[in-house]
Amino acid sequence: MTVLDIRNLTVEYRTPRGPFHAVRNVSFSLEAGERFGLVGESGSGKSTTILALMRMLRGGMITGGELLLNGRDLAAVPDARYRTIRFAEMSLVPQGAMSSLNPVLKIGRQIGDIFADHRVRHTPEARRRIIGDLLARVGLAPEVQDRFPHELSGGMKQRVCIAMAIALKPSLILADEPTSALDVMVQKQVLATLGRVQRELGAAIVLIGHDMALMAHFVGRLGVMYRGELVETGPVREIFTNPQHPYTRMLIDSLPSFDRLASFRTAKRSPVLQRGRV
Ligand SMILES: Nc1ncnc2c1ncn2[C@@H]1O[C@H](COP(=O)(O)OP(=O)(O)OP(=O)(O)O)[C@@H](O)[C@H]1O
Repeated sequence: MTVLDIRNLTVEYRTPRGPFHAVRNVSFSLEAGERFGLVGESGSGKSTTILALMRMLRGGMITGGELLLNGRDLAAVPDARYRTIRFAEMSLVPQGAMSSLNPVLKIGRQIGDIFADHRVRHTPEARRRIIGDLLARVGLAPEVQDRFPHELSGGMKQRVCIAMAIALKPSLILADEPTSALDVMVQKQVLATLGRVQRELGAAIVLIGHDMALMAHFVGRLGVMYRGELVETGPVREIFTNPQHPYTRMLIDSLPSFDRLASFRTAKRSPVLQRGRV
């Protein structure tokens, strides 16, 4: 079943020098449970693409194309109803947990607000248990709900964001460089957690990143963005063995040879990974 179908998405930002096309004619689709990676240099339009989907563009607007989520045309959804789609049907794991968590509210309250916003009713005891279970699923102690964000490490905060993203069991998770602010070991652990919960949920995921090696281990299919356009898409193995666009070749060539080999081997050996379900 097709979860997401983006057709010819075009996004413009208003700038003092006139409209700027940050995304032009981008098309790709995702099946249920699939993992798709969007790579590209800084400013190539990766974040703009998923912010457009979430209807969270600041200073920008969609000027062309269609966005279909589970077969529904998102353009037809009024702003007021869009709130019910976020978290319930698609959710965003943001780049910096720091800026997305409210510093003055305890973690439990912030997760609880998602249920409250979507009118999911629980007794206080049930809600505490459900939030505790959710935290446990992302590798955190249930008691983390009684803490404030500043009492948690960067990795823990990012895990909280993952817990929030899966709270209402969406069919699509959008993750914008969810681990870029973390050190390498924590990065791998948090990404592994994201992968596990995504698989358990059967949700499709769009992972944004610029680390080709990390991406190759996580996703089944890659899309390469360059100056607002999606210049190449395909299974990881194909992209690595037969890159078509000069920018893709450059991305692969810039990997240390060990990473290149390891990425290629993983993609080659694992038929499961090629289907994006690891
Ligand atoms: N609010 C805005 N107003 C004007 N231009 C913007 C705005 N937000 C982004 N842009 C421009 O749109 C282009 C695409 O930005 P975007 O953040 O989508 O890129 P990205 O590929 O996600 O980059 P990064 O990897 O650095 O996050 C860039 O040239 C950026 O400067």
